[in-house]
Amino acid sequence: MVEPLHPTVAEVTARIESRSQDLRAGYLEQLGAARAQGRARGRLSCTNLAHGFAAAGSDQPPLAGLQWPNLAIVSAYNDMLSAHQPLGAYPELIKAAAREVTATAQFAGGVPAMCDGVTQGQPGMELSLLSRDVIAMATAIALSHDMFDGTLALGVCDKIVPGLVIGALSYGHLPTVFVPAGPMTSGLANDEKARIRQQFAEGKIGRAELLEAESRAYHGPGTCTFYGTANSNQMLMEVMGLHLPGTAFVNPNTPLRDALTAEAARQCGRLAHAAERGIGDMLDARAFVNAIVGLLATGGSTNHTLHLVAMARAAGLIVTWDDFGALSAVTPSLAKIYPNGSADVNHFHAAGGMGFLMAELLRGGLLHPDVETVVGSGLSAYTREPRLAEDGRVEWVDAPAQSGDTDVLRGLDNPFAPTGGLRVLDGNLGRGVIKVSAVKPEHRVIEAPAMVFEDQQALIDAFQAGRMNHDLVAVVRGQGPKANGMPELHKLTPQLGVLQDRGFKVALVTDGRMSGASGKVPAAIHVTPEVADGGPLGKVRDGDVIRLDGERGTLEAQVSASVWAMREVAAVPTSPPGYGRELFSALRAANNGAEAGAASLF
Ligand SMILES: O=C(O)[C@H](O)[C@@H](O)[C@H](O)[C@H](O)COP(=O)(O)O
Ligand code: SF4
Repeated sequence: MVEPLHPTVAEVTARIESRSQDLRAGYLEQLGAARAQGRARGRLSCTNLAHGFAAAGSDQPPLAGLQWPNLAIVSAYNDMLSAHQPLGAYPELIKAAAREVTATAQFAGGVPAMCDGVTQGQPGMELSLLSRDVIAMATAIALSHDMFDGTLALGVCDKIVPGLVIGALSYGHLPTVFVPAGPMTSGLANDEKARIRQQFAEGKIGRAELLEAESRAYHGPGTCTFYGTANSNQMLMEVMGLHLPGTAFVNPNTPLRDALTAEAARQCGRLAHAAERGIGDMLDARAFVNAIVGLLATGGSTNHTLHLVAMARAAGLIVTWDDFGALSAVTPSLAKIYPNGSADVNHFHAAGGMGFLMAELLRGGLLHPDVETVVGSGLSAYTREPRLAEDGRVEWVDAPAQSGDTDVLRGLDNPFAPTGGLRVLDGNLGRGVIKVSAVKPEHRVIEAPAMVFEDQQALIDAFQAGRMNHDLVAVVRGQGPKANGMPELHKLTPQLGVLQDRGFKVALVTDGRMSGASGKVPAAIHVTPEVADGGPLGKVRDGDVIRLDGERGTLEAQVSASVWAMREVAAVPTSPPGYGRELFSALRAANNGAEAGAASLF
């Protein structure tokens, strides 16, 4: 029996629609005007058009005419991200498949893709969040040739899918289908990887053993198998109807994966022929509420308290952290994937994956069922999963009605927790977020003296000097978007995890970010206003008692109001030149802050 739409889901949707009314109306007007201009190529001069198909070979005749729609391939391929390396082979597969539905496809442009695993703890991480907006701009540049009637977006990882969505929404009248590569096969278990890292942090093993373990964890093409931001993106693309159903977690370089890529191209061609609606029409308030529910039900990455807000803004919608908080209170936790548990996304997929999850959320009235998707109206198609048919194409079958492993994936009748494990924090240190789904209950409320650090290395040095063997709240500040680009501080997880395992009460408070793969240590992150904007985190001094209450959602420095009022906000060093950081000073200066999506575009 399917429950009626949950009242909180309806209420949050209504308040997003209400506060966004004028912005959304203006955005839809822009889409209507673009659509009214007809087939893109028809607006070009003969000279423009000839330039556009000069190198198109046998596709020149259909491109010279206007009967066949032309699809833009916007790709984040590179060899650096294991998740994107398989994308290199996709364009030729896509072009051939498009022709089967009398459409052409051209590689319209590449977008940059940073690997947060390579840059974690390194200076390059200071470009990572800012790269999301650069990816959005690069997507618009690719589409600006005005040769296209549909978009195929090839990308998976952290900032790439959000950037591609934001960029595609600037051409929101075009149908857009996302095409992933899928997760690498399972290697060293994620919790074993984390245990070995803590041994290295304590000096119990050397670099050779650590590298050997890491190489067994990250061993081949495909997305890393923990449930971080990249795999949260994959889940979101299904819930938002931007993927073909069940495509998220099919491994790369398999016949089914290639069949799905070809079918995505054909489906985009069909949508371009119909020219009825684009990604901007599809991604309405309901789609974003569904996305937040999917994130909460699966314990997804905290980075989406930034990215989903920025993505929604690109569609003319204003989403707030309080919307996340309200939905978290009514969304049960149905999946336990590392760092929320020990399983990885391959286990999740095998246990029933997205098809089972969507069926449960729809049955509970937790998703708007009647949204538009790239395979038509309604989400019921997403309760099915792809199989390779006899003819080598894709067929869809019902997902299992029961979870294949209730340690990884559960139904509404026995959730891991009654709520979604994301809390909004408020108090005299500002506002922030905390993901408690990966934090044991006994560690969710921490009251301890502050140790203040201006950068990650200072904390690592203090740990190695043995100065942290006590209860503490590590305040790592000056890590906001305007200061140094808001890096992830995930590199601190092993040290803080060792202190927690030694029995100390430990928490992290920062205006920076953590990785979607961060977990067991309670972390109040995205604290806003950031210190570089005069945020109160800049008033904290060593020894101040700080209380982080992840259950009640409070973040307080227990300092008298009179002393607090007298304190100056500490100055924070800004990003030094080098690593290209100096090229991003305008983006940092224009950043609109964590709660508004930490974007420099709007
Ligand atoms: O938000 C995320 O999911 C992270 O940015 C992730 O993409 C990053 O790669 C982590 O650093 C991987 O985890 P390890 O660094 O622990 O391998
Ligand atoms: S999941 Fe993270 S570490 Fe893995 S390829 Fe993507 S960005 Fe790199």
